[in-house]
Amino acid sequence: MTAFFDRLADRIAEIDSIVSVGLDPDEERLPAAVRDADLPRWEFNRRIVDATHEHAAVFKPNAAFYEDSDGWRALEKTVEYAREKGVPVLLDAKRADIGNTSRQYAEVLNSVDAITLNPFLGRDSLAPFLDRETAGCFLLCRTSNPGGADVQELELADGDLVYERVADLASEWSADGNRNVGLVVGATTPDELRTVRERVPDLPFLVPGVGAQGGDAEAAATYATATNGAGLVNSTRGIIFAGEDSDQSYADAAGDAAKDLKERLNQYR
Ligand SMILES: O=C(O)c1cc(=O)[nH]c(=O)n1[C@@H]1O[C@H](COP(=O)(O)O)[C@@H](O)[C@H]1O
Repeated sequence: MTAFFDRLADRIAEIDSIVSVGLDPDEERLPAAVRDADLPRWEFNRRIVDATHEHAAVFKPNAAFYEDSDGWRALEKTVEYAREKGVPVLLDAKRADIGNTSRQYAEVLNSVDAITLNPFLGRDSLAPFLDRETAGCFLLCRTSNPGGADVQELELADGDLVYERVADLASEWSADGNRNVGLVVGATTPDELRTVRERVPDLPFLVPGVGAQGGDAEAAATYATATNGAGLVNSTRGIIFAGEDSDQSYADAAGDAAKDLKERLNQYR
């Protein structure tokens, strides 16, 4: 199989979209139309995938929304269905642990195309993922949440900030290995996003934070893409729950929201 970032660059070129459609089916927000289904989260996702797949460079389910027995079944069906539609799946799991545990975690890459990882435990904790030549590995670098600066913007002895060092290390690990490492950099901090892009032009970014978190879509689209043509801007609630308080069906609203975001981002890239 071809390397993930090559496949991603091809898909982005083919559908002219860098949109990552997040699949976080919060049970409290599921519409009445799916609540009586055997697996409501799967039923919801199936219709969202049908409505948005032509605009989705990837689907990004966040594992947090599936961590119970019905959830695991719903996730498995969702992943299979998305891939049947030809859309790669980026599992947002923010994994990494000591060696034998990480080796176990990395087995999930037999079922999905790419994953998000937490670099806090260092290179050996990431190795079981990075060693997979055909997988995409996005390391948290500068996250979109309000406390993202607490640790990530601490200053190191040489004046660099922690998130800048993470970007440098990721670049090194990618170049020394399978060139399969990207970074997660939020759209809520556009200056930092630009800083990281200038620092590591070769690493694809996953940029979350547009839509519900109010991040900067122009900066996201401007800086997401690496020299190899791969890069993603994610929106989750802004797409999958676009139909709340609207006259449209939730699937139609999601389809329109994904298309609108695609077109908006395309103005800037
Ligand atoms: O790794 C991520 O995807 C991620 C990193 C980050 O810094 N901020 C962030 O929001 N995310 C994820 O991206 C999604 C954002 O969802 P919305 O805010 O609804 O678009 C959630 O699944 C978050 O967990």
